[in-house]
Amino acid sequence: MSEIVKNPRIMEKLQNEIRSCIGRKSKVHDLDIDKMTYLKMVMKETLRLHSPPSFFDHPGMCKPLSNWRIRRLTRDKRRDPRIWKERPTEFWPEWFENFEVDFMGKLCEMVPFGGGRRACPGYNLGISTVELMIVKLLSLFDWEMAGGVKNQDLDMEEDGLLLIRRKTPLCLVPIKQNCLGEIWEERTGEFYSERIENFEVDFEMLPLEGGRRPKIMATIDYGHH
Ligand code: HEM
Repeated sequence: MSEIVKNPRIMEKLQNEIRSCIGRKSKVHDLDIDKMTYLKMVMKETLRLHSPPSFFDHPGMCKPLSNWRIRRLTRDKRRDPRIWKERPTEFWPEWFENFEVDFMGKLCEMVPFGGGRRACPGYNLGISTVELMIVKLLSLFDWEMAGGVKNQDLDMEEDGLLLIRRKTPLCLVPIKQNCLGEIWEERTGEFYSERIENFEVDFEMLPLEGGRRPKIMATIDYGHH
């Protein structure tokens, strides 16, 4: 979400893709997400630039190196200008349009889930969870920085050594799309409780972390509804 909000061009392109793949359905299906090619590129670019340092437990490969050295190696390659020739430190999902590299990059171009015997077993679950979350967040709302901070000024500093997280919370304001007719389809200005029967929508958008304030603050203007 940080990279997407920081780059309005990417947010718009991704939202267009997500919204056209979902159409008017209220539920997102796996098959819809499979069609979202730009989302897949955004996922790869996110994990290229922001993922935990991984290391290989691969016989022969790591013997001469300490874990720390190997972590540094896999991390550095993700931003290596010899591989990512232009824009190695910029968030640029279009990289993956013509560059067939996957999460388990054979040449270690990027290995956000590690590799070898100790590679992450939660790889597929991790990716599909994040994909679904992004699709949900971007399909119905536009997002703006809270407190009038300009998108390009968003602080991207990271914290943590093994688990990467933002140093400061990401505070965003969801903007209801100007398309009530598309969401509520009929009787948009009318009090019509039955519409909720077939439309899974709830007040709570995001789980709170142990009762503390959420990382993404969702203040939703329900307007007439
Ligand atoms: C996008 C999400 C995720 C990322 C980026 C990620 C990344 C990683 C990395 C880099 C490693 C270390 C691999 C190595 O030592 O070379 C790892 C290990 C591991 N991950 Fe994940 N992971 C993710 C999601 C998950 C999920 C959803 C689960 C469980 C449901 C999971 C379970 C594990 C376990 C159990 C290990 C230790 C494997 C071992 O040491 O044998 N991960 N993960």
